[in-house]
Amino acid sequence: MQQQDKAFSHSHPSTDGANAWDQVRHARRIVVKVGSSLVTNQGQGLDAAAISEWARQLSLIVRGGPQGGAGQGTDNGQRREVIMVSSGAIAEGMKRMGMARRPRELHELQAAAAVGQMGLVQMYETMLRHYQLGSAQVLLTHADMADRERYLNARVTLLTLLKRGIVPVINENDTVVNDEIRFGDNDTLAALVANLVVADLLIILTDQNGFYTADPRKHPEATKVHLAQAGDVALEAMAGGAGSAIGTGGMLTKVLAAKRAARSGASTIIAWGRERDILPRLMGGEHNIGSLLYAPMHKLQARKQWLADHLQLHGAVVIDAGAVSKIASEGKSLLPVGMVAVRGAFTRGEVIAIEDESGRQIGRGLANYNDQEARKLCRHSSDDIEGLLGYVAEPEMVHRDNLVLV
Ligand SMILES: Nc1ncnc2c1ncn2[C@@H]1O[C@H](COP(=O)(O)OP(=O)(O)O)[C@@H](O)[C@H]1O
Ligand SMILES: N[C@@H](CCC(=O)OP(=O)(O)O)C(=O)O
Repeated sequence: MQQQDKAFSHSHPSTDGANAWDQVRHARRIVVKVGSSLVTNQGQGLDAAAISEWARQLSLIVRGGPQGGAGQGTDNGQRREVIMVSSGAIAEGMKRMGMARRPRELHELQAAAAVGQMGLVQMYETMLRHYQLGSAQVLLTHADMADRERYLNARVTLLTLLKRGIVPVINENDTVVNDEIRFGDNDTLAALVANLVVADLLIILTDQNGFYTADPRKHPEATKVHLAQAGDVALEAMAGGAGSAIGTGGMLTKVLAAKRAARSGASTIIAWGRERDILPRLMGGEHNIGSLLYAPMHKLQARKQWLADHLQLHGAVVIDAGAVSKIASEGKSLLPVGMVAVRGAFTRGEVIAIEDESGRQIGRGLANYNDQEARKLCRHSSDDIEGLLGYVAEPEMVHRDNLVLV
């Protein structure tokens, strides 16, 4: 079917994907996912050399360089923010617990993950520190993302870490869930994280050079799909299951992850994690490595769509003319100081309407505070939040990333 280095063309006009690689080069917030099949030594324990190598590459791209690339340069060597989503806990736990084969019982897998996670984060911490990068462990589940309040909590924590230049190292919280272990779904988790932080790019590193027209282990004639639109159903038919004993999701979870990441405007690259200098080369704009599944919608448009899907309004805040101009003309967040009244009952994380003083709806967004707290915050500076509520969730009532104008 498609040849390597040729655009995957039958269902997407090239104009859509024409500047997709250029957008990769300009990506500033990136989620990198490393799969079990890659992070382990033949499924037994972690591959320290590989993790050290990714740490080195992460340090290069975080500091803004495409040093391994063709010298094309990024925009002004600006820093990038990177989140690592890494599997490997079960494989490391199996080694530490002397299990020769992947256990069948879910509770055994969960126990192995709990043991192995210690080694996994320890290794990332050591390797990243060697390259002068701070790291943090974050364990999440799909359910955490579905719950609005936890969603906002996870989001603000991750953004705080990123702002401080720290690399969050995320895995599933395998102790409390088992669906993910069964379906091997760190790919979905990585996409959910990309949605959560509104990433520009998701890079899924795996044990194949990219996404092929069929599983290359079973179909040697398969060719690499160089460029395709995320969400194209044709991709799902080409994706097979995991080819190795240690990997779980195979390519289907990866193309579905790309589709999900695209919902918040992030494109996805699927590439071989052991390719020399893979991360700086991708960020340097090299086109011939990996498969790019580009997001058809830009971030802003995607965000509007996302909020449109969550339109059930739970209340409203009324804002003054100054705040209307800040959010409507300048694209700023809504701060408590601009709020004059609050209507209805809502909790943190629910969608509220934002109205001007004549009752006209200006926008909608996710509330950072519940209605009772919001009432206390009206007309106050963000510096007063702690005094008024006894804590500060966020300085804004609605962050601009979670706000759309109507
Ligand atoms: N269309 C495809 N293109 C490439 N690889 C495929 C495809 N379909 C299935 N695979 C298989 O998916 C495997 C990668 O998935 P998996 O083992 O779950 O990796 P990871 O642990 O990185 O998530 C590959 O080794 C390959 O055998
Ligand atoms: N959270 C578990 C399972 C991860 C997982 O689903 O693996 P994969 O889809 O192969 O990246 C672990 O760290 O081993």
